[in-house]
Amino acid sequence: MAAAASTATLSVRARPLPSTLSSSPRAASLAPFASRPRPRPLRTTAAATLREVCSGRVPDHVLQRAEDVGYVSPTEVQEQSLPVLLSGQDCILHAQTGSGKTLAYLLAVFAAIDVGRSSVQALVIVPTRELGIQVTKVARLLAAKTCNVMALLDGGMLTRQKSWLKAEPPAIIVATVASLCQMVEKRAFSLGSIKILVIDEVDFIFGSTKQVNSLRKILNSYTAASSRQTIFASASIPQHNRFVHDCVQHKWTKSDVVHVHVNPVQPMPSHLHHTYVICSKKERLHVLLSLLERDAPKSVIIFVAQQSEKSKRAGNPPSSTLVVEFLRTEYKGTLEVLVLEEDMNFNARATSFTEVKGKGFLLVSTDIASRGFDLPQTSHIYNFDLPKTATDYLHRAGRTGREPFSKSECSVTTLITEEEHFVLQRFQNELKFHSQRLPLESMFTFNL
Ligand SMILES: Nc1ncnc2c1ncn2[C@@H]1O[C@H](COP(=O)(O)OP(=O)(O)OP(=O)(O)O)[C@@H](O)[C@H]1O
Repeated sequence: MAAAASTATLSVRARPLPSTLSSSPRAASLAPFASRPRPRPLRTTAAATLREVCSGRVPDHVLQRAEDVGYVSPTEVQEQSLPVLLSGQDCILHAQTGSGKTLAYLLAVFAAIDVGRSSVQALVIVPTRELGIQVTKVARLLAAKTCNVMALLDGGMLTRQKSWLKAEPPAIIVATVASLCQMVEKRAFSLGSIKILVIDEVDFIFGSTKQVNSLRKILNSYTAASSRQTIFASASIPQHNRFVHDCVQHKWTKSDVVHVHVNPVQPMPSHLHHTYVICSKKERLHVLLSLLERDAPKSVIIFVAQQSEKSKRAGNPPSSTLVVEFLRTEYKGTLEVLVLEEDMNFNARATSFTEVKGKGFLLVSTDIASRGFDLPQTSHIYNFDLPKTATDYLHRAGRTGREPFSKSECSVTTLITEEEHFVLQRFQNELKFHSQRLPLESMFTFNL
């Protein structure tokens, strides 16, 4: 069963660094941050409403829209971060998956912009096209046509968007790093008028060798920390004290950046139930099928590994193809089998992403779906291939249990070989969750 919901909250504020502070990791970990632990439950309904927490700083029509779509009570991360975000301070928003970070930073965006001005004032950077589509949708929903929200995403119609940008600059742009830099370098627009910059899944973007140089340009050359509010968001910020230090040192943020770290002692949401099955590689497809029959899920994401170059060269099919082909012939349930992976072209990706909305699905995906994907109907996650790192496990697991005030338990099941068991145990220790073993025999008994 799920671990007990014992939680604690820690808000950490970065003070200006003494000039003598060395940039070594050790020195960074000694940076003088004041910390204030405050235990509180994660998912109870807050006493104050979202409107009260926003106390006159967010335009009324935006709050009205938020209420109309059901955002009435703030989640814990919203309750804790909005006073900081709406005061205009720079912020590192660090809280569990599915805790409502998107609404928190978008409310800050609407508080910062002036819809009467015709210039690009807010920029939200996301790691993938799919997450960009999602964030754009929420931003447009809150804007309710009072201002333009443009999505500049990989695979988009950049030529057409270039002329739109010139003719009528949108107040808010949601962009992937590559598409944004392409536009800025083509001088389609400048980022000089940016008042607020949000980088979602910040650890992922900084961790990507392809994106990090462009990201640095966005942070330091195209715009300056002193003239904008900067918000970094993620459920996982490894070595976060070091990161806060780097933000100040490299001028990615101002020196009084606030690290809002919700629930630091328990990175994994407590309402997720984790199980695992030890089986051989050959048995995995049948075990997966048995689990699907046994669990009768509402909607599912099955995570597979991205195919390595070596395996491609050897002419092997990727895990995604194996799983999809097997399920399309053997699975007799009602969920639709869909696939999403990096190697698909953008049109095929868009089709899968659209089809996944609104009906029961069995989505077979690489880690492309593990960051920020918000499909609240997902009741079960299966790791067909073990994730590479504990952080990857955390983000995959976080694709379920995404209804902030729901008490229903959602499950994450990992299929591993005997040799992989210690890796899963390492993830458990690092992320502080318990995983229950399901006996292999029970799978096959069920199938008889
Ligand atoms: N105040 C609220 N009331 C009700 N539902 C909310 C509220 N805030 C957010 N949600 C819903 O909670 C879900 C998760 O929110 P969101 O996608 O912002 O999580 P997140 O913290 O960004 O997670 P991740 O780190 O996985 O990206 C969404 O379906 C969103 O609509």
